[in-house]
Amino acid sequence: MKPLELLQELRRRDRVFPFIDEAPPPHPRLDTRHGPILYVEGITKSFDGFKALDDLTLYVGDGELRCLIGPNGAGKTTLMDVITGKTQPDTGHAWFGQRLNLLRMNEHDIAQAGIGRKFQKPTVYENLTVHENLELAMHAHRGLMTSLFWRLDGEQRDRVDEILELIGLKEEGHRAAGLLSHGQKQWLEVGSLLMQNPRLLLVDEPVAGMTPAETEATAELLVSLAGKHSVVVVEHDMEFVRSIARTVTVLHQGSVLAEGTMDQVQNDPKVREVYLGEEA
Ligand SMILES: Nc1ncnc2c1ncn2[C@@H]1O[C@H](COP(=O)(O)OP(=O)(O)OP(=O)(O)O)[C@@H](O)[C@H]1O
Repeated sequence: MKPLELLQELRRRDRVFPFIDEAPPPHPRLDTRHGPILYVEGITKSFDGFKALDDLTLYVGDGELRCLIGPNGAGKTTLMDVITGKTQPDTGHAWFGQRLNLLRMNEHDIAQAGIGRKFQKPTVYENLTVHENLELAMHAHRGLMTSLFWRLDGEQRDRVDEILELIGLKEEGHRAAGLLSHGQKQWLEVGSLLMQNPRLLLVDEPVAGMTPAETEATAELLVSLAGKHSVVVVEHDMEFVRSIARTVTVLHQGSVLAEGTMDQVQNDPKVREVYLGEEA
């Protein structure tokens, strides 16, 4: 690195964690001693010259429930794609804890390391029961047929029951997943992710298409996951975000526009201008 570049690099004020430039140790394990579970620094991703992410820096604390909002095209999905290894950025760093360099891992390894992603559209096995869906998720790495004939031990049965209770589907365990309501399918999918015990859950628009009662139950579920898991929720429904959010990050044109409590970001003139077209 040339002396000028080195000086510029050292002067970056958004660079808080110096270990980010270090090579990973030979046997990386998730390490959150410094607090954050997710470090995203200076990420840029262009598509045909258009910057979907533009020098984006974001940290998520271990056990935190973070909401990510922003107008259409702000870069939310692209950010999730980078974190989960679906998209390789042009520049920047992305670390899971302080030892796992996400940009050197593929999608499968990232999932194995403990990052689970829930897409907007629920993808459950409609012809299997709720219980079987969760069993399958527990043995996902074994393949469909092996998983279906795999006998659960007592501890694993307890785990399925625990998740059924958590996602509010205890009474539905023996129903075909295809018969569940839209909201219940979403919870089942969250439950399937939880069977793999992820440390970080990325959840895309969880309440789209839900009834008010389902939305409320989803808020309770996500809030109850925080602490044990870290959760990043991408959502357009502001009322829902307000009901669950501790810290909200607002993305705009591929960068962080504002971060703080819901009140802080809603009263931020920059945010108001972007959302409401108001003069700052
Ligand atoms: N594969 C791609 N090729 C070209 N452009 C892309 C690609 N993926 C994303 N973009 C563009 O990057 C920008 C950011 O898109 P992204 O989907 O990340 O935004 P978003 O915040 O998730 O939006 P929404 O809330 O509508 O889902 C958009 O202008 C989009 O058109």
